[in-house]
Amino acid sequence: MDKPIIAPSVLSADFADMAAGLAEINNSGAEWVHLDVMDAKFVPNLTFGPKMVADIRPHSKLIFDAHLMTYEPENLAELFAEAGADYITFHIEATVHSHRLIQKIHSLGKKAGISIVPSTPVSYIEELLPFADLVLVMTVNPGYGGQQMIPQCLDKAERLVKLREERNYSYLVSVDGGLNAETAHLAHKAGVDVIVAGAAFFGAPDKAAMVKKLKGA
Ligand SMILES: O=C(CO)[C@H](O)[C@H](O)COP(=O)(O)O
Repeated sequence: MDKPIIAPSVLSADFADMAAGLAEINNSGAEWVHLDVMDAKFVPNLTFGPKMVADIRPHSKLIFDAHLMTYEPENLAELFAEAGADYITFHIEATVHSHRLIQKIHSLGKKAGISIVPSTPVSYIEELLPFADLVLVMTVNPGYGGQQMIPQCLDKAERLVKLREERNYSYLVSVDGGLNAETAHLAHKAGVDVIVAGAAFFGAPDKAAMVKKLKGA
């Protein structure tokens, strides 16, 4: 199996110097940038909007995944598409017409990701799986970086990997929350494609070495 893609989460970057944080990601061997968009309603925290994404977009060639931890993500998809996100990932718990939203994201020329919080079962998104480009399994309750992983959530990631093989689907499986040098092996065992890491990445003195550890290299 290929090594997982690493997606450092900017939530743990210094918001006063996002360009420097992005440069650290660019130079680390990571392939994606994870952009944590929070609305202080769906999650108890508030971060940034599409302008921040548009402003940093020219400073990186990496894949941008905009993780919308917001209610009514259908009202934001176009803005983040215009800002330069490659994946627009929304929470199934935050919208009703999720199939329509996936169609909208695709019509904007972007990849569509579906995310589930720890209490949401895989069965809740089963009908959407044929249409998804990414499934982001939260391994903490969203809202803050630096939390401890809920390891039981990895079972859902493993199930999604198996479902993809059995049914010939094409989505990537990503895990987000509490991933670090000590817990990454659980994600490897589950067979995930993408590992999101915020506190572990930005807390590491040697970012490239941390990326290697997260990949299991
Ligand atoms: O979505 C998030 C929080 O809601 C973050 O991406 C996630 O928690 C990553 O942070 P860390 O690696 O520090 O746990």
